[in-house]
Amino acid sequence: ALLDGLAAGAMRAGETQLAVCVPFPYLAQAQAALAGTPISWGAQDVSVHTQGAYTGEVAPAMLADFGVTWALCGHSERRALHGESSDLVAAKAASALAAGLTPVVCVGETLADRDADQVERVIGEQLAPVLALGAEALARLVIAYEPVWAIGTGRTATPEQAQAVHAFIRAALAQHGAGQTRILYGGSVKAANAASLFAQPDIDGALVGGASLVADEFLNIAAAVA
Ligand SMILES: O=C(CO)COP(=O)(O)O
Repeated sequence: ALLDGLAAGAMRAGETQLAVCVPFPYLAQAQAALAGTPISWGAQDVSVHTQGAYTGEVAPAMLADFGVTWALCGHSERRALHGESSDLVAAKAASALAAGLTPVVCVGETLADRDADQVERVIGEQLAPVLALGAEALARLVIAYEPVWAIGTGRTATPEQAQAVHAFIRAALAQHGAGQTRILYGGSVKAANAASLFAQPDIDGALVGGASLVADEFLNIAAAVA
């Protein structure tokens, strides 16, 4: 019902590029519902291994078989609950790129990091192996800044807080020849706060969790992109 609702309302997003990233078992369903619409679909993770015997892993070429064009890499829940290191996350991004997918590489600090004034150090460390992939890779991937304390908490970063980190990420990307790389903000984005976030110069879009589970709300967020 959610996919059908998105497909039916896709034109409301205007020129905004819209994608949904679903758990692996729903990829075929996403493909069936969204093929031929302006909405693309992606996975929430991808294997670092492009091929080989890695039972339980989902290789990027398998995702491509289902028309997938996006793969989240290093969502904070993968980092925190599944022990994914920043090196592994960057390697997953490289794996996705090698199969022609667009990785959405997630970075973000915890509340403890923020309270200790460690935001730039933490984001810098998470970004470093991604930046090392080089300008060509960086131009093809997307970064999502998702402060852990804002995910699923209803506590959105203020537009100014988000912009400050986005500007830091932008500068790091620019130093590596990729100043145009898209940087999304994620963390309690909803239709009511989307426009003020999108008004910031270095916020290029959003990675939406809870609010994406209501088609109308998700489409209203998309429509708020200037
Ligand atoms: O983690 C997120 C998207 O990946 C953000 O989730 P919420 O929008 O529910 O805070």
